[in-house]
Amino acid sequence: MPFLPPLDEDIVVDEVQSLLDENSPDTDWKAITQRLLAVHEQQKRRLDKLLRISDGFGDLTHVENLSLTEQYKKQLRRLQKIARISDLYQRTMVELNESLKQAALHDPLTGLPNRRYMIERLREQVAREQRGANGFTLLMLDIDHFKGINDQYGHESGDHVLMAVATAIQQCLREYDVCARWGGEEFLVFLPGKAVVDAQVVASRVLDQVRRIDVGRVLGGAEQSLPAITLSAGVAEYLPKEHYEETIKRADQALYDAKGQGRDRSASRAH
Ligand SMILES: Nc1nc2c(ncn2[C@@H]2O[C@H](COP(=O)(O)OP(=O)(O)OP(=O)(O)O)[C@@H](O)[C@H]2O)c(=O)[nH]1
Repeated sequence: MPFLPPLDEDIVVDEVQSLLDENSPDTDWKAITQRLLAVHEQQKRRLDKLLRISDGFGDLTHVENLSLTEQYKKQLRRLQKIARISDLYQRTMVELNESLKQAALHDPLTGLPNRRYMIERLREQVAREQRGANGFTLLMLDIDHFKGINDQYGHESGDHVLMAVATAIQQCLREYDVCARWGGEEFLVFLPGKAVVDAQVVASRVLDQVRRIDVGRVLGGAEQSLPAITLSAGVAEYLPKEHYEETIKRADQALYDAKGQGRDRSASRAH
């Protein structure tokens, strides 16, 4: 194809519009029509180029046999198809991104937020505390003698117990409290704006709810006289200006106290 210098499309459109003006002087219809056709060719070549870039697999050679209007319509249809595919692709990427984010911040077994999520939440909260928020309290919860459940009933049964405990804990929390799976059989609960006394009430509600878990059903009804599942809890309140790791450490020490005092109970550490 011979090289054609690009036409200024706006000028050509102005020329065509002037044809429609009743008062326009005699116009060179033929020259303007030729330029109009050239503009059409120019746009078609651009469309061709765009299609080649966006649809490498599309075969455009056969369109040469079609009339100009048919070629144009065909190219437009192909572009519409590409736009739809691109839209679908983008939506898929957004959904994939969402599920990756969900997977990165949640525990696959219980569906609870994971340790990473909780750390991010605590960082944000400590920043809020520095701007005068109302404080928060942490509950460190740990299933008692969980190794025994695994050893006696198998790891899969242990997993079912973990899921049942996660559900029981969540049943006792408000929507703005957060329970994360902190480690193997450990859960960390974040209670915003809670005084220790209130947190202890939440802890005893959680301990009660876990005791009520129907162990026979969770373990597949295989055994009759199963001991109840119990938790121990450590409670610690965030102290102004401290690092959240300090609060976690106190909650952990309080949990250790509760275990030492016989398990199935909560203890707290003020300092
Ligand atoms: N089934 C199952 N077991 C797990 C998982 N993660 C950790 N564990 C088990 O949890 C058990 C934890 O045992 P220990 O740390 O000895 O604690 P414990 O037996 O609960 O004893 P106390 O905490 O002192 O009451 C180990 O047997 C781990 O293998 C898990 O995802 N699934």
